[in-house]
Amino acid sequence: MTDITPTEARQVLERAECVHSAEVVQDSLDSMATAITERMQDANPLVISVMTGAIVLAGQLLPRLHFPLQLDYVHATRYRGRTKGGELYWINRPNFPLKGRTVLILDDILDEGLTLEAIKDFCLQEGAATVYSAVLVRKRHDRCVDGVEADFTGLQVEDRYVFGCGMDYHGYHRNLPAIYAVDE
Ligand SMILES: O=P(O)(O)OC[C@H]1O[C@H](OP(=O)(O)OP(=O)(O)O)[C@H](O)[C@@H]1O
Ligand SMILES: Nc1nc2[nH]cnc2c(=O)[nH]1
Repeated sequence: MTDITPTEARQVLERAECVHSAEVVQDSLDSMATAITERMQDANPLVISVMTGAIVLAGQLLPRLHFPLQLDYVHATRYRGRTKGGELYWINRPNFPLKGRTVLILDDILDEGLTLEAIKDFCLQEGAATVYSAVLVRKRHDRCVDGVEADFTGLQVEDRYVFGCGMDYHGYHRNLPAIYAVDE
């Protein structure tokens, strides 16, 4: 990860454009929770949060789901604090057995799709019966891996590097309640 200082992080935020306000994010979480509940309330899902970025989505979405589920996490990264993605690097695989389970993968953003594709493939190889995915943000462009799409999407963003709501800029700004696009 390329280090930047807190002062530089502040400057990036000051120049950035807010693309979705905190209120819009909260409304999108309500809509996602309604859609997920309709589809999954009787599925006894194992929810798998993709660390680190999904931590805010998981923390805000799960209390909106009022049905039995279990929670696990994977830690996998292909950006590693940079703004361009590389190979997927696994730090932690799920702890629960996946055989026969209905899985719901949670992630902050679906961009080129390689992360979601790899984690979904892993779950299926481990014997998951069905794998759904929910992302807070879907980036609009034509570089996404063919056939990769989230089952539940909160918001769309243009093809710009975004941060906030779990998404980082050089490790900073995951804690922001709104979504910002870097001014480049
Ligand atoms: O669709 P893709 O192009 O594969 O990108 C999406 C992934 O990129 C981010 O993770 P990152 O590797 O930055 O790790 P992080 O969760 O620690 O931020 C994000 O959390 C997704 O998991
Ligand atoms: N923070 C952040 N992580 C990403 N991973 C893939 N695309 C993005 C992005 O636009 N922002």
